[in-house]
Formats: sequence, C-alpha cells, structure tokens
Amino acid sequence: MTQHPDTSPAFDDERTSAESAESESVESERARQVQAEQAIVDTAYGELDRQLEAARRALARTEAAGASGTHQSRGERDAYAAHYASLVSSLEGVEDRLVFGRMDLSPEAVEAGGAASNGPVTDGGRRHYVGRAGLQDERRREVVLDWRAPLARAFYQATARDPMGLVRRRHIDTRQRRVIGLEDEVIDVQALGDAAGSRAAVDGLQGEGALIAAMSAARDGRMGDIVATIQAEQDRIVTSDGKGILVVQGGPGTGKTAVALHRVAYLFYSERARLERSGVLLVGPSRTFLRYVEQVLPSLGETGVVATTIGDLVPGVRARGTEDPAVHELKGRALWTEVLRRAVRDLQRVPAEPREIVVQGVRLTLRPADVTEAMSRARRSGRPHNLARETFVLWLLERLTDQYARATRQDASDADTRAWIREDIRTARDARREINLCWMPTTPVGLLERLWARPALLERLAPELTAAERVLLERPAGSALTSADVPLIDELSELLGPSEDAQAQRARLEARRREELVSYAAQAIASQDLGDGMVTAEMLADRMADTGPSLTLAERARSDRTWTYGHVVVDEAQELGAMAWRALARRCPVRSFTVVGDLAQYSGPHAPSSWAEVLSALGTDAPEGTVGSAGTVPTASAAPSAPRSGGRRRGRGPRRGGSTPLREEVLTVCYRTPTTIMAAAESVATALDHPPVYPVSSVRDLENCLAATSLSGRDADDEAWARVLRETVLAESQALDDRVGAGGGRMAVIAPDPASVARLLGQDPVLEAAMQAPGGDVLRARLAVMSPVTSKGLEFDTVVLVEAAEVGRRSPGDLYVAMTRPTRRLHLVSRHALPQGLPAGPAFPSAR
Ligand SMILES: Nc1ncnc2c1ncn2[C@@H]1O[C@H](COP(=O)(O)OP(=O)(O)OP(=O)(O)O)[C@@H](O)[C@H]1O
Repeated sequence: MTQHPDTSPAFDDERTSAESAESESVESERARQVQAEQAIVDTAYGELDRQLEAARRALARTEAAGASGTHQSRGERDAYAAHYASLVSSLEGVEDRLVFGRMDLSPEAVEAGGAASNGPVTDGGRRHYVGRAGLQDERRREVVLDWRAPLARAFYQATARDPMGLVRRRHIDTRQRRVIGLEDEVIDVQALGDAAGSRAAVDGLQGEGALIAAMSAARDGRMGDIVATIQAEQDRIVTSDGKGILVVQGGPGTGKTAVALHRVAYLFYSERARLERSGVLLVGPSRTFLRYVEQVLPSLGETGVVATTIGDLVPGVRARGTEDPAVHELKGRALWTEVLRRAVRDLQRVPAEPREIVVQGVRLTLRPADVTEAMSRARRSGRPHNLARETFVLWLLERLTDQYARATRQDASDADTRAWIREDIRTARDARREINLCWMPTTPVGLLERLWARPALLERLAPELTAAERVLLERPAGSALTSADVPLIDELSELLGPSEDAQAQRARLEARRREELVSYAAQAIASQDLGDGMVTAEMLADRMADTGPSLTLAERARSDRTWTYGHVVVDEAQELGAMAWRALARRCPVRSFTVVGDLAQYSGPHAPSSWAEVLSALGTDAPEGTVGSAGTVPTASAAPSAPRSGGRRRGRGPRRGGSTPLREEVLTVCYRTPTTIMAAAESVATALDHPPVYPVSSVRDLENCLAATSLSGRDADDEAWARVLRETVLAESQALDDRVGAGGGRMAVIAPDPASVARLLGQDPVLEAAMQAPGGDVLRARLAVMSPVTSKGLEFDTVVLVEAAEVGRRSPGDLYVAMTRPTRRLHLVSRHALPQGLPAGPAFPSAR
C-alpha cells in the first residue's frame, strides 16, 4: 500500500461510515506508524538542534575572542571562525526534510554488515533512517544515515530482482518537522512476513508516490533537491567515480542538472579531503540559471562551490555585450589558440634597421642582432610575454650599457656603475619607446580589442578566416565585451601573463597587507605582553601571513584566475566552444569533470555531432561504444598545465601524456513535462529536421496540458494581437490559480522578442503586477517574460510560447528547449502560423 496523501485513497479522510471496520483498523495502524516515525524524526531533529547549538556557540566564542583576546594568531582565529561558520550553514541547510527514508534490512544483510548496522534507532540493527545529512548522537551511534553513505545505495537502487539486502523501503514525507505521509515498498516479499498494506517494489520507478508528489508540486522559482526520490538510474550516475570526464546526457527534464548537483554533493562526501582544499566549479548557461539552482547544494549541506557563467569566469572582466550567435560560435573555435599565439608573437619584433637611441645626449644604437639574441633568450625562459619581457629588456640594457660606457669612456666593470647607467637608459624616453616597439607590453583586453578593431591586423594574423567571417568579428575599440570574448581573454592572460601595471598593483597590495600585518602584530605583542623580546612584530606577521587570508575557499577561488578546482561541472555543455573548454581545462588539471547537456538543445548555428567533438579541446578518449572518434590532445603552447589539484596553479606548460577517458551516460525518463507536451515537442523538432538525440518517456501525462491559439489568416492588426496575447496569458494565469491556489506556481512567457512582449503584457494591470520581480530577480516574479535562450535549464508550471514557428526558424534547438519547460501546461500563441509537426487530436484542441 502506498501511504501517501497524494496517492493513497486509504488515507482519504472523507470516507463514508459504510466502509468497513477493516479500513478503520488500517487507519489506526497508519496513525500508529506515523506516530512511531514521528518519534524517530523528533530524535533526529533533537540531534540536529544540539549539534547546531554547539557549532553556533563555538563560532560565537571564536568571534568574541577578538583580534587580541587570545594567544591565537588572527589567521588561526579566522580559520576556526570560517570552519564553524561553514559548519553552521551546513547544519542549517539540512533542516527541511532532514529524514526522508527508512531501510529495513534482512537478517542476513544485518549479519553481513556487522558493526555497520548498529544504529540506535533501529530495530535490532535492522533499520536505518536515511536523511540529507549523517547524524550521530553523543555516544557516536547512528541517528541518521547520510544519503551518500555506501549502505544507503540500497535505498535508491534495490529492486525486487536485486533486493541488495533490503526487505522494505519506506518513504517518509515530512513538513516542518512533522510526519505527514508514509509510503512503503516491499522489496523482498518472502523475507517480510507482514507485507500486508505495502506495495510490492517493481523494477521501474521507486517511491512512485513521493516522486509524483514532488513532480506535481507547484514551482516556486528555485530548483529543489531530489535527494528523497533519486531514481536507480540516476543514483548510479550520482555515485559513480569522480575520475575523468563523465558526460550526463538525455532529453529535457530527465534530471541531468539534478543528477550533476547531487553528484557534487556525493563527491564532497566521498572525496572530502581533496575537494575541501580545492572546491568545485559549477558553470551554468546564465546568471538566472545559477540563481535557479543555487539552493540545491546548501540544502544538501555543501558550501564549497563556486558558481559562474563563462562570461564571469575571469575576475575583473565584465561581459555585458551581446552578439549574434554566429559571432559567438566563431569566437569559440579552436583556431583562436593559434591566432592568439600569433598575435602575441606579433608583439615581439626585430627592427629591420639599426635604431638610434639618444640617452642624455649620447647616441647609442639598438642593433637588430642584439634584439634577436635578447628575444631568443626571453623566449627560452618559457615565461609569458609580459614576464619574459624582463629578460628581454635586461639583456638589451646590458648591451646598451656597454655602448654607453664606451661612448663616455667610463669603466663600467663594477656593478654599481653599471646599475646607474642601466637606470639612466631604462628611463630615457627614446630607449623606452624603441624597446617597447620590439617587445610591446600589453593587456589581454587591449590586445583583443585591437584584433576586433583593426581588420588589416586580423587579416594578417588569422588568414584562415574568410573575409565574411572577419567582417562579422569587426567592432570598434571600446565596445562592451561579450561572453565569447572571455575565454579568449583567458587564453591571452596565459600567453601574456600579468601586465606591468597589474604586477605593480599586486606588489603595492602585498606591501600594504604586509604593513597592516606588522602593525597588527606589534599591537598584539604590546597588548598581550607577548614575546618577551623573543618575538618581533615581523616574525609574528610572517606566521600570520602563512595562515592565509580570512576568506572562505569559495571567495578565494572566485577571485583568483589561476585557481585550480578538484572537480568541474558544466551544465548546458553543448553550448561551449573549444576556447571555453580550454579555459575550463586550465582550471581543472586533474580533469575531473561532470559534463551535462543535450545535443538536441543546442542554440547556435552549427550543432555538434558528438560529445567527442564538443570536448575535443579537453583532450579526451572516446568512450567505448557510444562515441566514434577519439578527441585530440591539445598541443599549443597555452594548453592546460600538468595535473595538480587544489589551490593556486604554478606549472604553465602544455599537458603531456595520455588523454582523459570520456564516459557517457544517458538518462531517458522525463520527470518534468507531461507525455503529450513532450510528444509535441519531439514531433515539431523532427519536422524541423532536428530530431531529439535521445527521445524520452515521461513519468506522467496530464489532461488538457497543450493548447494553441493562432491568428494566422485573420489579418489581425497590432491591437487585436496584443489583446489576444494578454487574454491568453490572463486565462492561463487564472487556470493556474485554480489548480494550485491564487498566486501560486510560476509562469513564463517565452518569446523571440521578450522586451516587446513584456511591454504589451504590461498594459494590463494584473499582468503588470504579476511581472514584478523583487530585486530584479525574474525568477521571483509570478510571471517571467524571457527569450528561449534564457529559459534554458529552467522550468515553470505553465509556459505561454509566443511565435513558436519564428523561434524554430531561428534555432530548432531553442524551440525544443522552450516547448519543454512546463511541468503542467504549454500554450502556443501566435500571430502567424504555428510550427509544423504539432499533433492533431483531442489532447491538442485546434487553434482558435
Ligand atoms: N528523481 C527525481 N525525483 C523528483 N524530481 C526529479 C527527479 N529527477 C528529476 N526531477 C525533477 O525533474 C525536473 C527536471 O530536472 P532537471 O532540470 O535536472 O532536468 P534536465 O535534464 O537538466 O532538464 P533540461 O535538459 O530540460 O534542462 C526538476 O524539477 C527536477 O527536480
């Protein structure tokens, strides 16, 4: 029996008295069971409260210790404070549905498990309560088993065919610490004598009642975790080894994002020591998407994740500009590796003729042969352009110093005299100009701007581009940077290294920080009577500096372009070009990646044909069976550095040795979109010659979930069109109110031109109010208006899709994405014709 309010008629309070005493006894049995589980849940929350209280007290104590109240250094105190703060937020994060499952083991499994199965709340070691965090009581007895523990695998994966030692699995539904529903599945009917009232497990979905309840809940603009209802095929991916590159693909709504996020939480559990040092990078398609998923990991107690878009990847670089998808795709191509390398080499020039330099009235000559020699020495240093420039300049200055000494008949054999002369030459305007012309220092943004603004330069450096492609790329200097520029800037940062300005600024910052530390240390020594003359402020400051700045790992990682992460997750990965993959490869030399996407949801002009093609810039081995040809290992000089995990990167050389294995997994069950809508989306995509790569089967269908309104052939004027649009959205809003309660759930209007559609809708005061987005966060509005690209990865109860045919003409992948966002209902509304491929039939009423 499924004892869940949403799925079980047995718990319906409205039963007539004619229903037998048998149902009354079921009722009282249910009440007894709920009560028993409530006691366990109370124990778990009691334990959570105790641990939270202890962590908060420790945090308060550490903070109250103040800057000079203890013998700890400030760095040590900050490290403790950061630890306790992270513990507090982890424990606070797991409040909602702390316990959600129970596993009853067979006696044989208990025996085989030995000491592992001796939880205090179990029935002689036969029961484990599974929850979002592992909790032990003061005597270190298990209260809640962490969902990621090896033992908990049976909760997600056991089936009648393979019980994995389980006789029964129980889903416990709680709301605000109160048990409100139970759902049992008998895994091993023979082992369990009292199976009456439980549903037998099948090899398909597990915890179906809880799953359907989760899927049917009204959306609130934020993705929730799925830890209570992870399905077996998902669990196997979540818990698979973190080594190498794992591609998780599948159609829309199959839980790819959810699985990737839970996998991060799992890796934090299974590889905590490594990931706590290095952190995890999560790359999403838009800031909106990152806000949409931001709660999932904290709700699983994990905080060491840096979430970013590709446009925000490089600290200090803001990509505000937009550009045509064709330009975006062009800038993502691998050819830029070579073109940018050439662009940097182009900054290093040997003059055709000797150049005259006048220093304090003395005529010197910059000789091409000396420049060539200086250049080859600088290049041999293997350092990036701006740093290698030091070698170049120094060697030339030495030659010019010799000339100067000869010309002025000075003896320059001693170091001091040489240094004086060198400084005179270095600061002479002539010398600076001529040396710069030979080895121009520059910034990544400055060099990229020059490439886009100077067609002749681009033509010289990138002959492999066609004239039409170069025209696409041209833009005036000073234009806003775009997200496709960012991986190129990252690549240039590798090739150029920090500019002189950046180096000087860094040195100034470090000097200031050092001064602060020394003065702080002096105060601490004075106020605490420390040292006894044996410790100087400098010595203490050195020690403080070693303990690092008082930032969380995520803060430090985010602000450091050279940080290397222990694992990288990329969502909507089909959109990334080779240059973005190279930038990510540099950030994860150990090549531990979870790559999530669907080739059918690709937005741009040239859809990739395989994941091996998408990921070739990472240097991958094709997986056996699924992908044809192996990827290539990057060979250019800016290729990612040698494997190393965690913290700041040192090595810069190309990655040598074998390529990284690529595994592909496919998810096939759609948990979001009803069957009717999925079928329509697949059929429309197929009609556009863009069939889904992996068709999916939806877990559920809903009546009346698909509708269309088209004014095609009616010669409607602007006003009539605006009216129809508003009426359609108002009617859908009302229908959603009726289904989930007034103002509940989330709606999106997805349109090729969202700004003009929002203007039309805003003329209605009700819709205007519904579009209000507190804090500018579109996900907090009841009604969000957005483009198909922005809707990637998101979901809504109801979607009104405007001008679907036009969306499909621009990009079939975008139409497929837009049609598959709703959890309940899709309404296509169009002034013109609807797209081809929409099915006829009762589920799809003909257009009004
Ligand atoms: N096992 C599950 N239990 C409950 N809900 C689930 C489960 N798996 C997925 N879902 C839900 O299904 C919806 C779709 O999941 P998700 O966004 O991860 O899919 P996706 O494959 O990334 O979709 P898309 O490719 O369209 O972006 C989400 O609401 C998610 O919470």
